[in-house]
Amino acid sequence: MGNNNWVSHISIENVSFGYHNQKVIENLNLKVNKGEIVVIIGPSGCGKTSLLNLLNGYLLPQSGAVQMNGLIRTVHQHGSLFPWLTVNENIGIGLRHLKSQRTQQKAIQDMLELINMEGFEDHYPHQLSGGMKQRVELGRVLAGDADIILMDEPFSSLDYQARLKMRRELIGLLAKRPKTVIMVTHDIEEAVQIADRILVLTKRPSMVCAELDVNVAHPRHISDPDLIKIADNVLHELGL
Ligand SMILES: Nc1ncnc2c1ncn2[C@@H]1O[C@H](COP(=O)(O)OP(=O)(O)OP(=O)(O)O)[C@@H](O)[C@H]1O
Repeated sequence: MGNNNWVSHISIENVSFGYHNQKVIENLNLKVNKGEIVVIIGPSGCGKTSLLNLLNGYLLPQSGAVQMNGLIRTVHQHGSLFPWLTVNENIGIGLRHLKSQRTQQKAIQDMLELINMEGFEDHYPHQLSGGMKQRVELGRVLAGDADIILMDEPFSSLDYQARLKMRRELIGLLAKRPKTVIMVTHDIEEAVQIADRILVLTKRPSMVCAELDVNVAHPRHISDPDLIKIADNVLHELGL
């Protein structure tokens, strides 16, 4: 596998995929470096979720190669906390690799502090707001031993203010617990605030039609003229 510091963490080479006779992804190429945050944006139904499923192994490419150098976890749109487990136990699920009970408890406590959920450790998911649930969800994947996190519109079910807050929190958490991230979103504002690089996909069959680097320091304010320029470029690539 080689040294992860210089090997691409994720490599997709000439990948094609379709369901039955419908071609969804055609000759897609993508390389993602360790610690990079890549955001994928594209028209509805172009194959973004299918692409994430090719990366996490739920789907197999019909041709080409997918190589993932590390352990992968996925954060879904509507969350996947276990409703019968408390916040503490849900975060603990990601920490089963830690052998001792004490080390596990310490790691859970550290994460509760990072995600600002101290005092809620014994709450069940139904007792939390949407934003809190997403914070626990993020805490669970970030506390765990995954190297690569795939996110499928993780904040789309939240209201606008909660989404703004979560973007900032995600960047803050990743600064403390660096991971390689691929995130799918429909939200161009979210893309420019979070991404190191934005990939714009075409309509089906999907190919990458543009790659835009976002070289703007965090915290990024949505009114930053450089971000507005990149958002305009994304809109242009999407034909909007
Ligand atoms: N299990 C399946 N069987 C057959 N066709 C499927 C299946 N899953 C998705 N598709 C089709 O494949 C295409 C791509 O779907 P996918 O969910 O990957 O797109 P998407 O870009 O994530 O969509 P959206 O932006 O609306 O979330 C769509 O036309 C969809 O109808």
